[in-house]
Formats: sequence, structure tokens, C-alpha cells
Amino acid sequence: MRVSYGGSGTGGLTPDSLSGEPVWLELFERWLAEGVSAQIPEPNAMVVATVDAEGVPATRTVLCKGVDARGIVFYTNHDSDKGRDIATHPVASATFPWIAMERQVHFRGPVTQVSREETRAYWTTRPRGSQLGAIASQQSRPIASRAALEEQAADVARRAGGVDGDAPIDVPDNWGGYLIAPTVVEFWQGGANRLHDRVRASLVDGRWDVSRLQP
Ligand SMILES: Cc1cc2nc3c(=O)[nH]c(=O)nc-3n(C[C@H](O)[C@H](O)[C@H](O)COP(=O)(O)O)c2cc1C
Ligand SMILES: Cc1ncc(COP(=O)(O)O)c(C=O)c1O
Repeated sequence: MRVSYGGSGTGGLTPDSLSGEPVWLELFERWLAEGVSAQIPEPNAMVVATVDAEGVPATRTVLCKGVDARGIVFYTNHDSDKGRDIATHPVASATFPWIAMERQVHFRGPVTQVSREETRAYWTTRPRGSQLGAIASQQSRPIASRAALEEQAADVARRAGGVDGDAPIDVPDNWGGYLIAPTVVEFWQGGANRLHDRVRASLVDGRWDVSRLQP
């Protein structure tokens, strides 16, 4: 298994590709939109790394559900492994592995919970079945069987008036959004002979420094 990137040249990624404030936002939004147009699977999927109390890292894929000047937002269960990690070490990294585009974007920075209003606004856009699923699942805890999980879910749905009911469902206290406010954002575009283009923006004393890194 060996794939060459970059065809006969490069994708033209240079430090000048980054502009505006914050300096990473415009190019990130453009690359994300290009991933959507190219119909790559789950273009908003990102691999998020957290660190536990012993300093051991863990990664998992989550969906990015917000991008703005503050950073990137995802939603999850606060009592999950990642939620517990963030409570102990409020930092994370996130990587968008856009392999089909020969691109990757990497974020790193402190993590905070978004406001309950922001979480509620997102929660109300989720299908009712997903809302019930979030309530039914004590994420990252063991369960005896698939049947036990489905029983748990059916019980939650029954108490909420059924999956097809129309009574609004409150967002659970242990579910919400996390914002990664990056201090580092790195763009990667595949190049020929493994001579890829890497451009890193780093927040230093409130200013974004942009530099090219060796591949
Ligand atoms: C494509 C994809 C998207 C996912 N999106 C989310 C998500 O947005 N939020 C979430 O809590 N879990 C999501 N998951 C499940 C997580 O990868 C993970 O299994 C779960 O959050 C538990 O992680 P933890 O035990 O490390 O906390 C997604 C999985 C995949 C494969
Ligand atoms: C457990 C879990 N929570 C949340 C999400 C986020 O996506 P959505 O809000 O669209 O369900 C996902 C997506 O796969 C998921 O698996």
C-alpha cells in the first residue's frame, strides 16, 4: 500500500493562503466546503485526542457541529471517557483526515463547555430518535448486551411519549458542547515525493504567527 500525493506538483498551499482574523478560519471553511462539494464521507468528522488523569492519550471520531472565530465545537456526553478527560485536562487536539482530498487540518488548544443556551439550540435540531438515544446511553460505560441497551432505549422512549411522540425533550444535564479554541492550527496538503506543504498558524501573545513547516 503506497499512494503518491500531489500529482505533478502541489496544491499551492503557502503561508499566504492564510488571511483574515483569526487567520485560520477562512481557509478552513473553504477546505471544509470543498470536502462537502467533493462528497467525501462525513467531511465534518474529526479525530479528537484527550488525555486522562495519568497522562495517557485517547482518540475517537466526533462530528464537528460548529466553526466560528472562537474555534470548533462538538457535542457529547460529559460523563463519557472524553468528558472526564477534559474535566481533568481541559485541552484537546482535533484532526480532520481528508485523505480523499490529500488534505489534513489539525487543531490544538484549550477546551471549554459551550453555554447551555448554545447546547440547547443545537439539541433542538437533532432528530428525536437521536435525542432519546443520547439519554438512553450512559456513554463509555459497559452494558451486558445489545438487548439490554435496546431495553434501556425503549424504556426512555416510553417515558418520553414514544419515539414518534411530539412532546419536546429537554437536553440532559450530562450532554453538551465542547469548544476547542485553537492556539495551533496546521494545514497539510499532499505533495509529490512526500514533499508535502505544511502551514502552521500559532497564537503567540494574542497574535497569529504563520510559518511553513518541513514535511
Ligand atoms: C463518524 C463518527 C462520528 C461520531 N460522532 C460523535 C459525536 O459527535 N459525539 C459523540 O459523542 N460520539 C461520536 N461518535 C462516537 C465516538 O467516536 C466515541 O465512540 C464515543 O463518543 C465515546 O468516546 P469516549 O469513550 O472516548 O468518550 C462518532 C463516531 C463516528 C465513527
Ligand atoms: C453518540 C453520538 N453523539 C452525537 C453525535 C453527533 O451527531 P448528531 O448530533 O448529528 O447525532 C454522534 C454522531 O455520530 C454520535 O454517534
